[in-house]
Amino acid sequence: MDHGSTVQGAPATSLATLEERARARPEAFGRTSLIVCESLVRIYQSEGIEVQALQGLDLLVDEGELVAVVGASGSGKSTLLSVLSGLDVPTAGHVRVAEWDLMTMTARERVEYRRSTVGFVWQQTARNLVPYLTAAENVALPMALAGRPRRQRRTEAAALLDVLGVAYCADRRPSQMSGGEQQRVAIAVGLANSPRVLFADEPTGELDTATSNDVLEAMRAVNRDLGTTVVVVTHDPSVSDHVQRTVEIRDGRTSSEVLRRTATRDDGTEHEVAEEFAVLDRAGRVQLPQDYRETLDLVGRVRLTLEQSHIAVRPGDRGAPGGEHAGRTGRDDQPGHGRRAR
Ligand SMILES: Nc1ncnc2c1ncn2[C@@H]1O[C@H](COP(=O)(O)OP(=O)(O)OP(=O)(O)O)[C@@H](O)[C@H]1O
Repeated sequence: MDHGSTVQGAPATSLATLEERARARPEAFGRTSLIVCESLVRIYQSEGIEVQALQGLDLLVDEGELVAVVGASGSGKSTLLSVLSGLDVPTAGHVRVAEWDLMTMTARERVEYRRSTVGFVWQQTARNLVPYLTAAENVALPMALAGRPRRQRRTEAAALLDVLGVAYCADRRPSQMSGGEQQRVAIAVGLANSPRVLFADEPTGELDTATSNDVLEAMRAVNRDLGTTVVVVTHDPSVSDHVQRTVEIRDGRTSSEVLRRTATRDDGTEHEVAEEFAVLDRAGRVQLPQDYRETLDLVGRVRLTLEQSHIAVRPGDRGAPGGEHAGRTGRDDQPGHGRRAR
């Protein structure tokens, strides 16, 4: 067989080249990202009922990003965080953080991953801090478990408390600190062994608005000053005011993203611009926001038309034989899924 021959003037592609491309493909998605979730599925069995908590979730986070993951209760946020923190293994898909493949890690590797690569801040302050240790001792504890010398522990714990703006709490126990102070100390604990990523699960869930803002600003400082990648999971959409990128999860999939950037007006002054995008997943699926669907009464089948610069989505034909969902996708009058390419 001549694998190098050309077909109708097309350039020759050898079998070896095709094989090389096929091998390279699985790595192509998120090759340069720090966190890669690809088609993640997590199914729970509960009393004989199957719950699909993650339904083919794709997510990429680059090194140095500060990302919020938001979503309604039950959308799959905690499940995603359990997977990323190495506490849970997905039913299917691919998940990698730095060089760690979280699907195939051994128990020993899991412990090492949790100790060296990731740090955590949980919603419940009691889960973050040991009540009978001072703030400085709490921060030094993970360093001691990693075998670092006492003197280094003391200076680095002090430096971290300083970055988080709670140096004055160094000698206080958790009960002698406010909720916001406790969470800022908890961030310092999460950063004790210089992780690549800090995961925070509803870190402001038990705080009032003003204190929440302080804690979120502290996370921003950590990201900016220490360069740590930060992923905050929360049901609070206002968190997007504090981060460059907010990913929304709906029904176990990433559905939309809000990106914030600084824009310059004609007069040279700067202002923040937030833009919302729908997420196109790797299979080409997009979730239409519920309010759009309701406004146009989009149910079941819809008509797609390819216009010059966009794709139009219209209600399907309700009157066609076959009932309510018997609309066409525009294939009948225009070949190729209603394409109207010009
Ligand atoms: N251990 C479990 N067994 C059975 N079902 C589960 C389990 N954990 C989560 N689920 C289900 O999976 C879905 C996603 O749950 P998850 O906790 O990830 O959502 P969430 O977005 O974090 O919600 P919340 O904001 O309320 O914490 C829900 O329907 C939940 O009931």
